[in-house]
Amino acid sequence: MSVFTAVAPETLSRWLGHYAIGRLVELQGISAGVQNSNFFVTTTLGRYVLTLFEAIPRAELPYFLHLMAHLARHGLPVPAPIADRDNEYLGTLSERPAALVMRLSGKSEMAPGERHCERVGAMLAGLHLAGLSYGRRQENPRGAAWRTAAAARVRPFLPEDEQALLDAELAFQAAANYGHLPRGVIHADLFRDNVLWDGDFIGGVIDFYFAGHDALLFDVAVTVNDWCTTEDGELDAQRTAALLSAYHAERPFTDAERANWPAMLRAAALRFWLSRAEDYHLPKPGEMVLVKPPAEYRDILRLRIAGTPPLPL
Ligand SMILES: Nc1ncnc2c1ncn2[C@@H]1O[C@H](COP(=O)(O)OP(=O)(O)O)[C@@H](O)[C@H]1O
Ligand SMILES: N[C@@H](CCOP(=O)(O)O)C(=O)O
Repeated sequence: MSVFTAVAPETLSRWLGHYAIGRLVELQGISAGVQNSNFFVTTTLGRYVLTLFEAIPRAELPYFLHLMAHLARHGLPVPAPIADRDNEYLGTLSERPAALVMRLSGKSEMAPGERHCERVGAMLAGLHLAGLSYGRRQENPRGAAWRTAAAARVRPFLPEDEQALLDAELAFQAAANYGHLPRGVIHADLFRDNVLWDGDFIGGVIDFYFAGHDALLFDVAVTVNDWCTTEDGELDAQRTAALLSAYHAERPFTDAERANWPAMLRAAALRFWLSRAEDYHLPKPGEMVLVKPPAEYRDILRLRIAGTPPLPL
């Protein structure tokens, strides 16, 4: 359940007085999600999502909110944040930083086919292209430096064979040359549960709170590792080809990206093995995070090390 902080309807009604979106009709906690408290809010003027930020430092939040506004302005189905009467996106509610965004339509598809993967590939490329003109900059919070630091934190909790896997992968990633890859704004967590489908169309891309500046190919690898992986952790050839071809049609891959693809799939797998292992072994006191199984991404990493098809283009 992802309502870590309760909000009383009377408190919200008063808070909505800072906005121009009418009066509260309904407030409903949202059970999905792992890191923030989320609520569906219906007012006399529309449907919104209220997020109370439980962990991200307040100073980092404007980057995410302005990014969502930027992408929405570029025509992508990203929830536009709602400005209050002082023209601010970020407020305070129940002693937490809080923001309202537009509620988008659709629901997640947890068993995607080729068609879904094709649309997601095209959407990701559109997001990367629109992100090029975003003026703010914040590094990927789960980038290379974070991965090294997180590995040191979780290593003591791992059995010997996993420590060996981790050490070898860190050495491999440290030797990789990602210097010439195109960089820009990445979503960095474009998993199946962060895309809402409205029939065959993407009605919404949500959860930008891991976004940042990094190699665009890292984002592609994160997305492929989730959308195109079968239950046994292998890449499904058709879904992978569908996603990558659709992406490539909008933003063609460079030679450097082609050369680094297998290594980047490993970096992306490592990132989620580490974050899940850290949430599992080192839960932060007072922070309620729903833990997803670390073993899933440990095994995906092992499989990507064993072999990866090249970019099929
Ligand atoms: N703008 C939105 N429009 C519609 N539904 C949303 C929106 N934002 C979040 N949701 C719903 O809330 C759930 C949790 O949101 P998410 O951003 O994944 O939470 P968390 O940040 O805690 O991981 C999503 O699975 C989705 O059902
Ligand atoms: N996608 C990550 C966890 C982040 O969860 P989200 O609900 O915020 O997308 C994982 O699978 O480990």
